[in-house]
Amino acid sequence: MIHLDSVSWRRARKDPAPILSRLSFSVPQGGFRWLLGPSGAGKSSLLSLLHVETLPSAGRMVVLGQPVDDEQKRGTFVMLRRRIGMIHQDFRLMPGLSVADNIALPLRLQNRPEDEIRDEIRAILKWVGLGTYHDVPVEHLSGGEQQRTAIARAIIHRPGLILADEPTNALEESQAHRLLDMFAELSAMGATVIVATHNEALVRRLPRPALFLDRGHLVSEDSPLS
Ligand SMILES: Nc1ncnc2c1ncn2[C@@H]1O[C@H](COP(=O)(O)OP(=O)(O)OP(=O)(O)O)[C@@H](O)[C@H]1O
Repeated sequence: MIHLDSVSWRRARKDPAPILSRLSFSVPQGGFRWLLGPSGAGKSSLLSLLHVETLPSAGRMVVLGQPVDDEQKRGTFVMLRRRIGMIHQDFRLMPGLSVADNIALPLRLQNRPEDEIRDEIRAILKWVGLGTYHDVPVEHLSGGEQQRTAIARAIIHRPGLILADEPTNALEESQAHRLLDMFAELSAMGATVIVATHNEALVRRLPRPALFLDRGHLVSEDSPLS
């Protein structure tokens, strides 16, 4: 569950205007929301806030049932982030590590047994079409392959919240559709999913409620494409 009550966020305390202004909305556990809006509207900033990379400057925010404010211990946020799968626009893979070792990171943070990790990795690599890329260093991958590695890493530990920032922009159409079907399935299985995109065709393919941002304000909670 996600709940924001009049949340604002400034990049720096002295900034004259907030990047996100007085956002109020809720998403129930298992809910799916598109996150739409023009370039610079604040979509990536909102996803970073929901990923608890930064704290609200004002207002009240609850992520996966956990209040996120400066009264909580830092360790609380580290644990909370481990329950979130984030797909960044720039992938943020760990250079110097193989595809498999990148994808294994969330499971190793959970101290899962290595034989279990091996099986999970094999299954997900096959699913994202990277079955033969197990040992390939991530810096040798194409953009689409890097994006699929980032997607696999974000979902392998079955997080309660999945945040995706333009997760299909490096993918071919058929792969993008497959990814979308998987997000719908994960949400039906109980994960909350929020996907920022400019891809209107994708939104039409999966009609779900949308959060529409404009210049840091939430201007609509309905799908403008439905
Ligand atoms: N590193 C930064 N330093 C200063 N301002 C930034 C930085 N990153 C983003 N901004 C500003 O924050 C605002 C929101 O940007 P954000 O990236 O969240 O928008 P967005 O909706 O995700 O855009 P896009 O669709 O182009 O990815 C914009 O005005 C942008 O110029």
